[in-house]
Amino acid sequence: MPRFAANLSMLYNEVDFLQRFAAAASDGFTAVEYLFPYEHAPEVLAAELSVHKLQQVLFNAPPGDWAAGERGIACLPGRQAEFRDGIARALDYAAALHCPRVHVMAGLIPLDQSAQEVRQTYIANLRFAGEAAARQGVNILIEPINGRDMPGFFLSRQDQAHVLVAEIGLDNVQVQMDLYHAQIVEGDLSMKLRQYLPTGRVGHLQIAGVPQRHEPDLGEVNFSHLFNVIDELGFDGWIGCEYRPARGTAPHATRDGLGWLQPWVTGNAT
Ligand SMILES: O=C(O)C(=O)[C@@H](O)CO
Ligand SMILES: [Mg+2]
Repeated sequence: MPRFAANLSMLYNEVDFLQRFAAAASDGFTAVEYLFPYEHAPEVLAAELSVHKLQQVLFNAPPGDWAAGERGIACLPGRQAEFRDGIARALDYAAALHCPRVHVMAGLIPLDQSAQEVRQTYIANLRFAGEAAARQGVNILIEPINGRDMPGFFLSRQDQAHVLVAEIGLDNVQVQMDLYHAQIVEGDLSMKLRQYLPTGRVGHLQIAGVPQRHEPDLGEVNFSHLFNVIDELGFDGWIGCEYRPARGTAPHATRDGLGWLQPWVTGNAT
């Protein structure tokens, strides 16, 4: 049976961030992920996890200057020192939160650098991150993101991510396969799952309805079918529920949209 984690950056925006842990637990989630922990002290987050009996399964490394439009710095020549500091900070949080995965965003392609320089920078940075993370038993994830939501992002396709992971050559550097982005960029999701999950190189899945990034039962993708495929393939990782509830921030907006999840937590899925 697939295991679902609540993405607290997108779900439960009807309450403040620190209240989202309780909300997720009371809706039956046993695991959470979110983009960035850095506004809160690790012990504050660890206490929320502990009180609500939640596992932290994923968060992101520092992405550079997010407010200024940066979306990661891994592919940016000249930013290696900042990248390394960010990985150290992320790994400190991972230790405090007992989190086994850190997503490292690639960044937007810098137009004033050669493609070769950008690619080599990315590979060297990911090797650094992977080696540092391996020393504390953490996996580093890389995620292809669609170019409509993030124009110019370095990584957009599953095949590109798998080629890079092979070249980086570390067992603990894996792909975060977000089926929302994958549907927008390339489609053919059942076959892509059948191609990539058996490689053991997919460390985490994420979902959202397409095209509006609402609940997975809204939109063009048949997620019930995909959950059965994921189950059949024996994927034993987590599926992050990374969507914006269609009811927005109305009271109980997230809970009221969780009908799609019920068959998968009660064992009544078909
Ligand atoms: O946007 C996504 O999809 C993510 O998984 C984030 O971590 C990056 O924005
Ligand atoms: Mg994602």
